[in-house]
Amino acid sequence: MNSRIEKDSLGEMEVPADAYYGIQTQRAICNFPVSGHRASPEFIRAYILVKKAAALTNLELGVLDRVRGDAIVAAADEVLSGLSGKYSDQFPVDIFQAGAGTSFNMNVNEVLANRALEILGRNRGDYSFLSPNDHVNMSQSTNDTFPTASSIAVIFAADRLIDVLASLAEAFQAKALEFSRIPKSGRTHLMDALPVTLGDEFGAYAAALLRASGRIKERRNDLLELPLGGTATGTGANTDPKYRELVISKLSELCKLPFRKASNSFEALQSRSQLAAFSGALRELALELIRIANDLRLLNAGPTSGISEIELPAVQPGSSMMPGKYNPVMAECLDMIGFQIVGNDTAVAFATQAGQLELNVMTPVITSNILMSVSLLTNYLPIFQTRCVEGIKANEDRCRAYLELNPTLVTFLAPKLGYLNAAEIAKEVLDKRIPVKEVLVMRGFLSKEEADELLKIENLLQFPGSEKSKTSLKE
Ligand SMILES: O=C(O)C[C@H](O)C(=O)O
Repeated sequence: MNSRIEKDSLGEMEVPADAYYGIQTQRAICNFPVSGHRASPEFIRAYILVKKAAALTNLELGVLDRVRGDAIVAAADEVLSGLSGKYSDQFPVDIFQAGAGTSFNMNVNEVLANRALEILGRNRGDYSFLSPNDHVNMSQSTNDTFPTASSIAVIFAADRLIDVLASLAEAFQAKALEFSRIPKSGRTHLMDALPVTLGDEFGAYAAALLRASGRIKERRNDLLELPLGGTATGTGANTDPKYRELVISKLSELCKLPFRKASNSFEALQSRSQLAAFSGALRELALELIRIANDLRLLNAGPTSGISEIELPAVQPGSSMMPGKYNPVMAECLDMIGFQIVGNDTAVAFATQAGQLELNVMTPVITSNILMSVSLLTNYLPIFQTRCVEGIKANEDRCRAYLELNPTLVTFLAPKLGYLNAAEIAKEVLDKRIPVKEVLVMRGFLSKEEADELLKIENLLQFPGSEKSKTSLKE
C-alpha cells in the first residue's frame, strides 16, 4: 500500500496515500471493524452542510481567515457533489464507533481538510497549515454537530417517507372505492360479526396510514430545533457570541429548512428525546403496517381452505416443492420490515435513556437505526404498493356467500324481537345452515316481503346512494 504518515495527539500512523480521510479515521477503521455498515449518504450530506455553514459563519465573523475558509467551503461543495462518485469511499467509519460520533466527525473534518489543502496547492496531511481540528472543526464539537446532522438527515429522509406514505394511502383509498359495494361479514374476535363492506376495510387502512404519517410529520417538525452552537457541553465555549444565531441561519439557507436554535442548549446535548419520539412514530407506523399486512394475508388465505375474500397478486411461485402454490410474499416481507423497525426503535429507546449528565454519547446508534428504518420503508413501500396493493382483487361471491349465512344478521332485528328470541334464531341459522331471512319467515316473525326489505344487505350498510342506513333500519 502506498501510504503517507500522519500525526495526531497519540502519535504517528500510516494512512493510504490516496485517502482524503486521515489518521483519526484510520484509527477508527482499526478500532471498530464491527458491522461493515457505514454512514448513509444523506447523513454524510447533512454533516457536510453543517461544516459548510460553520465555515461560512466563521468567515463572516472574521475568526477564520479568507484563504482557509474559502478552501474549506469549496472542498465542502466538491465533496457534496462527489458523494456518489469520487468521495463515495472516503467515509469508511462503521456505524458502531466512538461514542458521540467523534470518529465520524473527525472523518468529515479530515476529508474536508485534505481536499481544502489540495485546493490550496498543498499536500494531504499538511495539517500544520490547515487542520481538521483547528480550522474545519472551528466553533464546533462532535457533541453539537453530530446530533444536528442527525436531525437534518432524518428530516431529509422523513420528507421522502411522507410522500411514499401519501401514495400508499391513495392506493388503499382507490381500492376502498373499487370495493365500496361489496358487502361481507365483519369479524370481531375472528368470529362472524355485523356486516361491513370490503371498501370499509380498505378505507380504514388508508386512514391508518395517514394518521401514522401525520404523527411522523409532527415529530419531523420538532427536529427543526437544533443543538448546533452549544459545542461540547451546551455553553457554546470557543464560539463568537453571534455564532449560534448566525450558523443556524446559514444552515437554514443551505438546507432550505426553517431551523431554530435549541430553546435550552444544555437539554439539547443531554437529551435525544426528539429523535426517540421520531423513532416512536416510525414504530407506530410499523405496527400499523404489520397489522395491515397480516389482515391481507388472512383475507387472502386459501385458495380453497381459507377466508379467500381477496386475492393478492401472484408475484412468484410460492413453493420450491408444492407446484401451483402462490404465497403472499409481499405482505410477508412487509411484516419482517415492520419487526425490524420495532427492534430498531427498542435499541433507540435504550440508547436514549443512556444519556448521562451533559451528553448522550449513544447518538450514533440512534441515528443509524432511525435512518435504516426510514430507508427500509422508502425502498419497499412503493414496491409493495405496485406489486401488491394495486393488484388486489375482490372475491365478491365468496364475500356474499359468507355473509348470507352469517347468524349475526339477526342483530338488526334484536331491538324488535328481543335479545333472547334473536339468539334462538341465530342458533337455528347455524344448525340448519340457512339464512336469517328464511328462519324469520318460517317462524312467522315476518312475511317474505318484509324480510327481504328489512334485511336487504345494501340497506344494512352505508352504500353510496343506498336509500336506508343502519340507523334508519333500527327505528
Ligand atoms: O468530539 C468532541 O468534540 C467531544 C467528545 O464527544 C467528548 O465530549 O469527549
